[in-house]
Amino acid sequence: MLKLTNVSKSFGGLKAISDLTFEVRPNQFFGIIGANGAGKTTLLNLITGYTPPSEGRIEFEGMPIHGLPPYRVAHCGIGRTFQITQPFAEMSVLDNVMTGALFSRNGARRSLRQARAMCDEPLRLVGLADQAHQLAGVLTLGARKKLELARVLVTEPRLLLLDEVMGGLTPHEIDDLVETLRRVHAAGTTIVMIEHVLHAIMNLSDHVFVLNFGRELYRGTPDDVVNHPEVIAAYLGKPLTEQ
Ligand SMILES: Nc1ncnc2c1ncn2[C@@H]1O[C@H](COP(=O)(O)OP(=O)(O)OP(=O)(O)O)[C@@H](O)[C@H]1O
Repeated sequence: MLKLTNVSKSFGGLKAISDLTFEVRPNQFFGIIGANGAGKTTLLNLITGYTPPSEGRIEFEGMPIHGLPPYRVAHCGIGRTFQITQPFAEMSVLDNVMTGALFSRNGARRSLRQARAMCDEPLRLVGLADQAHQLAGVLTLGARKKLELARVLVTEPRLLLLDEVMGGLTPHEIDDLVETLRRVHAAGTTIVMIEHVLHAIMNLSDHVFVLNFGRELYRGTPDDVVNHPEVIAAYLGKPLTEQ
């Protein structure tokens, strides 16, 4: 579905991403982990067109997407969230999600009524249907993360990229968001997730890719990854069972 071939990205003399090759298959829940500065956000920016690769190919459903601007990548069916959520605080939850429906592909051709109708399912999936008429500015951080998710889901992405959605959440909010993402994935969206909250990413992912200084360190099932000596040495510090 998403295929990267020999992708590299340099910022001046710094090689933030070095020669990455991997493929995400339809319906996968693909986790990406790595220490601060390993290149995770740069990798998402490369896939979503926020920054062009210095070398290599990125294909989505067989079409080259490297070099396309972000809105064209989004129109291909790739949605993403950002580390910092930025809802329109003075607007309701529902109106925030409607902006996603109105400004996505074909959005200009939709009536307000059509855009409104498209919001029901994303709001239900993320568990915000009961708060649809609340102002976004009064939501807890956990609810704001769900709103960001709903605003992307209303664009009907086939591939969803999540950039550290669990950051700053309480343990209860993390468990709740894990269940939400499980529902989103079960509803048919392929997911690539970058995350530092290990138990969340290990619980959700069927495949985990480990980045270290912009290079592939290891890839495998969550069990393989957490027990691999190089991953323990470079990222975990000690085995998960001892943390
Ligand atoms: N626009 C840029 N210009 C110059 N250097 C950059 C730029 N963006 C990222 N970098 C550098 O590239 C490297 C990878 O950064 P990146 O933000 O992708 O890491 P990360 O794994 O997402 O880190 P974190 O977990 O802290 O978010 C870092 O050394 C960073 O300073």
